Amino acid sequence: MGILEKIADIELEMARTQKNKATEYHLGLLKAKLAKIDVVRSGDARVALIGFPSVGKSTFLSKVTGTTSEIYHNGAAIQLLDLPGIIEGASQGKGRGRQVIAVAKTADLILMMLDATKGPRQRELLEIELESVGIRINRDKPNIYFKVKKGGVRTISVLLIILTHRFLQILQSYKIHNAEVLIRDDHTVDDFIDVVLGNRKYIRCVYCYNKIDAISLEEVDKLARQPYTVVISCEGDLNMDYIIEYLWKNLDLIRVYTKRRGEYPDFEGGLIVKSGTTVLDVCKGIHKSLVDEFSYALLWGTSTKHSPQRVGLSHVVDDEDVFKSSRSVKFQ
Ligand SMILES: Nc1nc2c(ncn2[C@@H]2O[C@H](COP(=O)(O)OP(=O)(O)OP(=O)(O)O)[C@@H](O)[C@H]2O)c(=O)[nH]1
Repeated sequence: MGILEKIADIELEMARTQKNKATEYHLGLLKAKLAKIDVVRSGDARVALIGFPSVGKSTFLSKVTGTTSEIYHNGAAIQLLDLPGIIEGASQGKGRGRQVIAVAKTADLILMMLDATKGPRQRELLEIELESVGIRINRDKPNIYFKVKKGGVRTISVLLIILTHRFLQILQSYKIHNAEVLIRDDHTVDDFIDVVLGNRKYIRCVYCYNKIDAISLEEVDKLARQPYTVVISCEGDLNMDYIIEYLWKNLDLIRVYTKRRGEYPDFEGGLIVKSGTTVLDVCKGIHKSLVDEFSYALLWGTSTKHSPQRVGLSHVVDDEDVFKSSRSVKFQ
């Protein structure tokens, strides 16, 4: 069942349910269900494709994916979630767009497809829509520690008093009188509100301008110089390999190969993990029992000083490292 059908089903059930005290709870559950329409996750990473109607999303999908909605690159399967064309004002509830955009919250990366022949307005509108469902694109998570506590408001801050005072006012406006706050970097009031409200998602967004065959070289050049931007033409087959490579780079994934004693590493299989992953996560990814019986791991690759090197669970692996774990022998 597609996303739109799922949403329509729940909305129909809500419309059929009478509103009264007895059905309040059921309606609440339906609303919550609507808010986080679930799409089955597959592959090693998920990319949400968003854009206005007719920008070329279907054409793009048919070019880069096969019968499944996955792109295969560097041994990884990347799930491409095609969200129905978003219309202006979606976050205000128009055309079920709000639920559609909220699905993008579950993605590891957002691919915003734009029509190169149209002006900058389409991009601004989509950014507003994403912002309104709590998605923060191409921004780091604020370096703020925040915890509601018993006792008085205790702020540990290295910022100017005047700024701290503003943050205190925000806490009061949310009726939070007891909290522990640690602001590590220079942050805006908006950043602080995001942290207080929680449930914000910080996601990388790649801007993809399609139909560059229909604009001048000067215009293409101008678009291509913007950050996190790739210019393509689905119909003219321009930059189609590059966009996939660019997505891979921005997903920040790495491959780790495994090796058995006395055998060559398995360069066909291997594990796809987020960069910054530790040996502990690699073990978990292979089999849970590996962690319980872990003694040490041998690593060959760029993350070690010499190859192989004995490493512990907290060691951070690099792309294309070869991994072999050693289990501890248990004596009864
Ligand atoms: N000139 C040009 N036209 C393109 C290109 N890619 C797609 N189109 C045209 O743009 C129109 C819309 O393409 P679709 O792929 O259907 O767009 P969509 O975003 O899936 O549209 P919805 O399903 O309405 O959301 C079609 O007429 C395509 O032929 C391109 O690279 N260059």
